[in-house]
Order: sequence, then structure tokens, then C-alpha cells
Amino acid sequence: MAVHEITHPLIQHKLGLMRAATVSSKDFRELAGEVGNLLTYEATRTLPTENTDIEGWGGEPISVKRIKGKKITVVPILRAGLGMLDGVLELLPNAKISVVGLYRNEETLEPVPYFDKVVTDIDQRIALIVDPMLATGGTLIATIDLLKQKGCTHIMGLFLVAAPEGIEAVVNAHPDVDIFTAAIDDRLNSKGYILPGLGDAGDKIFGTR
Ligand SMILES: O=P(O)(O)OC[C@H]1O[C@H](OP(=O)(O)OP(=O)(O)O)[C@H](O)[C@@H]1O
Ligand SMILES: O=c1cc[nH]c(=O)[nH]1
Ligand SMILES: [Mg+2]
Repeated sequence: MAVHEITHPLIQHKLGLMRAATVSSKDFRELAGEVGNLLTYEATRTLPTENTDIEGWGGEPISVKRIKGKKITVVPILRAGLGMLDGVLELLPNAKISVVGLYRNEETLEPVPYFDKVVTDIDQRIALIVDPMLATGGTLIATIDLLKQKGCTHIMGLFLVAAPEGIEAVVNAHPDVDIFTAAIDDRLNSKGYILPGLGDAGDKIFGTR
């Protein structure tokens, strides 16, 4: 597994705005989509391409590049992953969407699955998981378990903020998965929240805090 912290100035600037205690739901949601978009640009950088011949504007055959190999299914983790989804789909408009729903039990911090509807040909696709927060890693590990049970063999994940503890847990459980995050933060607090982090991303995106 490779962990990529994407320190592009635009990403750092937008994430900085999201960290403010006074950020509104509207701004947080817009910025989550924008950073999701930029992370998608970086995560797709290594997709293989192939040459194909087409007719060019002058009527002559020309060789152009196109993306080769497996197609993508985007996997937003409910709820908070929905906040990044539109930004991801802007760059991958033809991707199919596989939705999974898990919430974290506030006492035990264990992930509780409550929904999944994944594309039937997931064994033929690259899964691009999207969720703003990778904290203890329990939610991500459970999601990867589920996708692998359904036959998926190529999995990547996009996160706004990741905690070192969660990254370590995911590396141990699923060493083959690639992680792209806008920031690797300091640590988890006693309630499993990332510091400095973003607070509860789902509550901010949906205005339920
Ligand atoms: O790495 P973990 O410790 O498992 O925590 C991360 C999970 O917690 C948050 O979801 P939450 O449970 O708050 O659900 P929500 O999206 O419905 O708010 C977040 O969006 C991740 O899915
Ligand atoms: O910091 C955290 C940890 C889990 N879920 C969140 O929304 N924020
Ligand atoms: Mg939440």
C-alpha cells in the first residue's frame, strides 16, 4: 500500500479554510467537493493510457491517448462521503457509483454497517472510496472488507484528513490499498476525533451539528 499526502497549495489553502471553527455548512460542503476534485486529479495520475487512431479535424487519421484498462466505480461512504462525491464525479462523469453506509458507534468507535449497493461488475472495476475522515480506520477497513468480499481487487481511497493511527491500522489490514489524503494530522483525541482535524465532517456537511 502507498500513502500519498497531497500537499498541493490549492489543497492546503482550501483545507485551511475548512479547519476554521466558524466555517459554515455551505462553505464546508463546497470546499469538501473542491478538495475531492483535486484529490481525484492526483489519484488518477497513474492510470495507464493507450494509443488509439481517430479522424482528426483535418480529415487525417491521428493517434490520441485514452485511458486503458479497468473502469472506475466511486464508493462514497454515507453520510459524509457524499460531500465529496460531486467534486469527484466532475472529473469522472461516467463512473458508476457504489454506495456503502456505515456509522461509527460513539462509545465503542466500532463501525456499524447499515447499507450497501455496489455495482454488479465490481470485480472488473477500480474502486475509488471517498470519505472526508480516516480516524481509527475501522470504517475504511470494514468498507474494504466488503468490497473485497464482492470481488474487487483494485482499491484506492480519497480522504480530506487522515490520522496516523488509522493509516497504520489500514496498512496492517489491507497492505494493497492506495490512500490519498490532503493531510496526515497529528493524532486522535480520547473520543476518536482527529486533531487538529475538521470536527465531525458529516454534521458539518449536513448541518446537523
Ligand atoms: O476511521 P473511523 O474511526 O472509523 O472514523 C471515520 C468515519 O467517521 C465518520 O463517519 P460517521 O460515523 O460520523 O458517520 P456520518 O458520515 O454519518 O456522520 C467519517 O465520515 C468516517 O466514515
Ligand atoms: O475527526 C473525526 C473522526 C471521525 N469522524 C469525523 O467526522 N471526524
Ligand atoms: Mg459523522
